[in-house]
Order: sequence, then C-alpha cells, then structure tokens
Amino acid sequence: MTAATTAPAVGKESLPDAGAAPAARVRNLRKTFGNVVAVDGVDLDIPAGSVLGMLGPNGSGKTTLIRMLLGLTRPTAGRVELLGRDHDLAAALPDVGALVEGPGFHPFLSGRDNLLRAAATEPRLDGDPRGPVDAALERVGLADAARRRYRGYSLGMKQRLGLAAALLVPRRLVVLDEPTNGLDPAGTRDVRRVVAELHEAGTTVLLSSHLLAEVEAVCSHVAVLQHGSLLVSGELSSLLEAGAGELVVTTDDPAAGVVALRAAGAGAYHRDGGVVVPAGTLSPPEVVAALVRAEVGVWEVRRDRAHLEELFARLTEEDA
Ligand SMILES: Nc1ncnc2c1ncn2[C@@H]1O[C@H](COP(=O)(O)OP(=O)(O)OP(=O)(O)O)[C@@H](O)[C@H]1O
Repeated sequence: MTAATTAPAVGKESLPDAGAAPAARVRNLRKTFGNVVAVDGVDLDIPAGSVLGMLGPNGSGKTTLIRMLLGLTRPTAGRVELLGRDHDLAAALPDVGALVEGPGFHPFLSGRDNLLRAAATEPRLDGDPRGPVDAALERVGLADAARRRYRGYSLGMKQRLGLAAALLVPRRLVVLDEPTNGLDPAGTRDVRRVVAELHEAGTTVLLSSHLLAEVEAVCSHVAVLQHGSLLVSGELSSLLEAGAGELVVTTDDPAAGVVALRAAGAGAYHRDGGVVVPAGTLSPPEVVAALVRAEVGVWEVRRDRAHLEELFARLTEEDA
C-alpha cells in the first residue's frame, strides 16, 4: 500500500468544536442474553474528534456495546445517541463507517466487485463508484489482490476489505472492532496509519483492540470494560498521568536517602544505585524536601510514565 493515497477526508471545519456534543453517547446501556449480562448499565461519551480505544478482557462486552451503538443489536435497556440522534439512529448511519465481525461479502465475487456492490447501497456516494472503490482498496493495501475472489482471501485480507468498505465515503464516525485481528505487522502498521489519517481529518474513531501498545500509539481516549461494566474512561494522557508509577531518585548517598525517605513516610528502597519511592506515598517536592532536610544531595527525581499495559493490568486485576 502506498501512503500517497489521498484520504477521502472529512474537513475539520465541518466538524463540531471541541466541547460540542459527543459523536456518540450511551446512558445506562444494558444487554442481557438469557442469564448472561453482556453490558451492565454503561454510561459513556465518545468525544467528537477523539480516537477512543475500547479495551477489556475477552467477554467483557466490547462487541455487544459496539453492536448496540450501530443499531445491530437492540439494547435490553438504556439509551444510545449517535451523531446527535437518539430516536432515529438509522438517519445517522450514512455518516458512520464500521468494521465489525462477519462483514457480509460475497465469496464468489472479487474484493473489488464486493466493494462495488457495497458502493451501490451507499446513500452518500453518487456518480461513478469506481474511483472511491479503487482509492479505498489502495488505502488498505489491497489493490494488488482486488480482482481475486473473496473466497480465497486470507483472514488479514478479509479484514482489509472490511476496512475499505468502512472508508468508502467520508465519515464523521468510524467504528473498528478489533481491526488488526488476523493482520501481519505490515497490516497493523497500515491500520495505525489509516486511523492517524482519520484523526488528522477530524473523524471520530472508536476502536476496540487487545493490542495495548497499538491503542497507546493511536488513541487519544480509552474506555476499559470488565464484566460488562465500565471501569474507567477518559483522556489517555490523564489516565496514564494519574496512574503514574514510582519515583526514581538519584542522590549522592543512596543509603542515607533511603533512611531519610523512610523517616518521612515513604517505603523507599534501593534499586540499581538509585532510590525508589513507591507510587502514592510522597510527591516529588516532598521527596526533595525530606532529602534536603537530611542533607542528602539530590541529583534527579524522575517519575517513569505509566504505560497502558500496566494501567490495564492494574484496573482489571483490582476488579477481578
Ligand atoms: N448473541 C449472543 N448470545 C449469547 N451470549 C452472547 C451473545 N453475544 C455475546 N454474548 C455474551 O456476552 C458477553 C460479552 O460478549 P462480547 O462479545 O460483547 O465481549 P467482547 O468484550 O467483545 O469479547 P472478545 O474480546 O472476546 O471479543 C460474553 O459472555 C458473551 O458470551
């Protein structure tokens, strides 16, 4: 795939201002299948212009929530609002591109002919569909395999075709349920690039994934589900900042530093010639003050930024 393909982007100027209504909003959303509670009273806003990563262990309700958002599954209770519409979700759908499990492609048609069929039902596409179809195929790296039958596609190629269908016309919201499922590393990079292009163009993206490093690389916001409930949601940088880990202190006398910091109430200990102050005990100014009082020279106080992997593990293990 070449990166030169021009994205059929939605102009930023046509999007709501920051602070405007969210692209999607759910309130007290619930779905049960018999005795199984798949989604259990979720309240969530997907801010306009954000790339929101939806995370959660297997079976935590991500796909069910996404399907309710797209009107593919009827909620047992609660409310869904999509691009400002709550009663008439169908009216919002032409502005929503989606890659969800099991796209209905015809096995005996080529990838390109499948997309041409999909284009014929796109209300937002008038005129000759071949240009947008070929651009979408190029954009997802499927141009070379476009004339092969869908039946012979690998899982990754099927995913790419589903992504191309979601990108056929400019969208205000693109929903991708595990888009990197079955993709090789190049495919994963392609998805990352497509998401970045969408974000750049001001399109809101909702992305569910188990690849935390990918989510950390492309998402501005995250929502973490567990057992059908929302554990946390918000801006990724704030969540990582709030969940930041230990402080690492470099002093001219680590032994004296540990003694001083323990006396000040931190369970400090030595590591690799430095002093570690566990998270949630002393703040950096309190660490510096305690060391200065004890006449221990301070060279550096550093807080290693938490990674999404640690945050996710902590949240889901605490709640398990
Ligand atoms: N059609 C269905 N009938 C019965 N149970 C269902 C159905 N769809 C989902 N479930 C159940 O609802 C729960 C949530 O499933 P869901 O697929 O939404 O989770 P998920 O977070 O997307 O999981 P994964 O990460 O494995 O894709 C699971 O217990 C699942 O078995």
